[in-house]
Amino acid sequence: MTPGKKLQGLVAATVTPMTPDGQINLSVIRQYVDYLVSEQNVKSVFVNGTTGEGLSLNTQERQQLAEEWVCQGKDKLDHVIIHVGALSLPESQELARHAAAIGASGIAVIAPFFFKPANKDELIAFLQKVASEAPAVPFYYYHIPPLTGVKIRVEELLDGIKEWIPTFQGVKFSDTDLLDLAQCINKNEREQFAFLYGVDEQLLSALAIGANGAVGSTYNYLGRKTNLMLQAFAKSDLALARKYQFLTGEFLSFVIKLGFGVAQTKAIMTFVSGIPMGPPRLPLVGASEEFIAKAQAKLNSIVWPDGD
Ligand SMILES: CC(=O)N[C@@H]([C@@H](O)[C@H](O)[C@H](O)CO)[C@@H](O)CC(=O)C(=O)O
Repeated sequence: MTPGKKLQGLVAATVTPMTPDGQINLSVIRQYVDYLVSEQNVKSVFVNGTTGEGLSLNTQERQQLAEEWVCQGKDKLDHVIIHVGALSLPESQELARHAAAIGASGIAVIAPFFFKPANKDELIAFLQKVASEAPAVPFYYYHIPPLTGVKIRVEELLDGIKEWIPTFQGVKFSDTDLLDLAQCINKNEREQFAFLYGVDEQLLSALAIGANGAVGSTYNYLGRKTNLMLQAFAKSDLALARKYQFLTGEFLSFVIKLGFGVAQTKAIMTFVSGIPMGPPRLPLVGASEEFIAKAQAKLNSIVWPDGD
C-alpha cells in the first residue's frame, strides 16, 4: 500500500465472499486481490461498503474482512479503504479504531440512516466523533442518498469541514446530482480533496466536471475496460471514452431491467473471475439462473473498442 498517495483512478467496491451456508469466506481474498490487480488493472479497494454488504455484517466479521484485505493487499494494492459507518456511533468508532490499528489507508463513513441527521451540523457531529478515533487516517464521507435517504448537499457539508475533521480527504459521491458534485469540486480546488464518483454508468460525465476517479461495483469485472475509458479521457479522446461509457451503460441498462443489485454483482463477479463469491445475506437473495445466463450472454456479446 502507498501511504500519502492521493486516492484516484478506479477503486473496486468489493463484494464480500461468502460460503454457501452464508459465512464470510476469507480464504478467497488473496485470489480476489490478485485478480483485481492482474486481470482488471485495479489497485484500490473499498471494503465493507454497500456492495460488500457491510451493514449486514456484524462487527467481528467486518473486522476480519478489513484485516484480511489489508494483509493480502499490503504489497499489491495502493489503497485499502475500509467503510466503518454504522447506525450505532460506538460501533462505528470501534471499527474506526480497528481500521487505524491494522494500517488501513483510509476510512469512510456513510450517514446514519435510521435516525437520520436533520442538517449539516448533526451529520458533521456524527462524522467528527468517528473520524477523531482514527486521527492519523484519511477520512472520506460516503454520500449515497438513494440508500440512506440523507439528502444533505455535499457542497454544504464541505464548507469548513477541515475545522471539524482535520483528516478529511474527500467524498465518495454515489448520487446523480452532478450540480452538487460540480459545486463541491469548484469550491474546494485549494483543498485538494478527492472526489470519487459512485454511479458507474455516468462516470464520464463526472470526469468531465473534475472527479478524480470512481468507486463502484462494476470495476470488479469491468475495471480494465473502464480504465481504458479513463485513459481515453486523459488523452482528450472523447469519442473513444464515450464508446466505453456507452457499452458499460448498455450492459448495466440491460441488467438493471432484469433486476440488478449486490446479489447480481456477486453472481456476475463469480462467472467473470471464476472466484466463488457465494450468496448474499438475507434480506438479499441470490441471483436467478435465468439472470446469470442472460447477463453472461450479454457481456459476451459486447464488442469493445480494444477488440475484446
Ligand atoms: C447503489 C449502488 O450499489 N451503487 C454502486 C454502483 O457501483 C452501482 O452498482 C453501479 O453504478 C451500477 O448501477 C456503488 O456506488 C456502491 C459502492 O461503491 C459501494 O459498494 O460502496
